[in-house]
Amino acid sequence: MAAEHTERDYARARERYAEMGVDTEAALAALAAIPVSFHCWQGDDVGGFEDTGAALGGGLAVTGNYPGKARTADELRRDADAALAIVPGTHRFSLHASYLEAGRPVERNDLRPEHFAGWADWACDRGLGLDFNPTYFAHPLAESGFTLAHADAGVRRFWVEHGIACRKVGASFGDRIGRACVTNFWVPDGYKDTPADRRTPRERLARSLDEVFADPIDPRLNCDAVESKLFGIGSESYVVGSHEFYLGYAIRHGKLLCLDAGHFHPTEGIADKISAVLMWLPELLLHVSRGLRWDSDHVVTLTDDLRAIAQEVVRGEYLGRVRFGLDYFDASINRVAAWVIGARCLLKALLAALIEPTALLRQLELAGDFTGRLAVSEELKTLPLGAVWDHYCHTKGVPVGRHWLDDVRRYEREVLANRT
Ligand SMILES: C[C@H](O)[C@H](O)[C@@H](O)C(=O)CO
Ligand SMILES: [Mn+2]
Repeated sequence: MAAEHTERDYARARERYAEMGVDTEAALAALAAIPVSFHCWQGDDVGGFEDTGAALGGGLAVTGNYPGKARTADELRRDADAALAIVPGTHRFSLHASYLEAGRPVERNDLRPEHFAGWADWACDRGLGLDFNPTYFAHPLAESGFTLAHADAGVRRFWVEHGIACRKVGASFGDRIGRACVTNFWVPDGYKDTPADRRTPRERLARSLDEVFADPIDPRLNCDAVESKLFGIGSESYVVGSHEFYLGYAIRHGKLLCLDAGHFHPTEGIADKISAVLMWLPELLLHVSRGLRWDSDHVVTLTDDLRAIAQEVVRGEYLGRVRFGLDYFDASINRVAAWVIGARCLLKALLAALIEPTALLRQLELAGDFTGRLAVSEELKTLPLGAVWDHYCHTKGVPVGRHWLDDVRRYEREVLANRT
């Protein structure tokens, strides 16, 4: 769309929102300050660069075989650059421990910051924040489906050492970049069928986590998060690190809780949990994902669920206490486009929440006018959000509307197509 049309449409939209007391300029300034953490694993189907040949495991599954997958860290960084260039704002990048660049095999309990120096240089050059994730899958010592809650003390010790090493890598990112890294702990541990003992593995997991977190780290460098899950492939009956387990652990030990939108019962959203959990915890990490019938990790789209998450964060004035990370992996479509679609949808959902006349809705609610609350909520859905979003993209120098796809198609022709 021609720039003058974008700006003409925005001028009209701005007036319509102003009539309801909404300052779209203030909303856009707030949106520009929200970083989204792009997940490295969308770029290569959670493959990583250890080259051990180990199966993904951990109950994770990536389907599809779209050509052009990144095969090296350089390729992955280039792909991420291509995606970040067409998403407005300044963002973060979330690395898994298996994305190291060591040039030789390094055991997971022996990881050190220098193995991630290429990533830190890249992030520094671009002003990106970095987040980190220990990798508790795709490894011979995770094949049983148990890691930090394993019954064998030696296996548990190995994974504890992995966690300790990862927190140090996280802290090195925070130090180098000047913004704290969030190191998020997710372990797959669980049983396919009904366990005889649900208690002991949970006690082992708690003990292992205590050992991982025993050394305090300056929160200006690294903050730890713990991520729950209801079930996975092969852990349908029991996951040791359930929601209740980690909610309690996070509250008692001052950790961030990570709520993954795909980690609950299929009809259970995470939006309602945000204000409840933030009663007791200072901060939350959200893994923005889209489960379809199960934790299928579909690319995030502008669903009611996503809009509800953004509304809850904005309405509750939690923007300073909630971090957003993308978490999905789709190998059936262009992987760069998958990043862009999810990130742009999340930002659109946040913008929709930021330009909502919340005061008006609250007034109706307080007056007991639930008819009015419902009627106005529905009318708001067709206000010109798109015109405000297009203006935002235009002012941030990224393509407006569907034209970002032209850039991705060009990148596919010029770069991805050559990866045979
Ligand atoms: C690859 C990640 O660690 C993973 O997606 C995790 O965050 C998760 O959600 C596992 O289901
Ligand atoms: Mn997740």
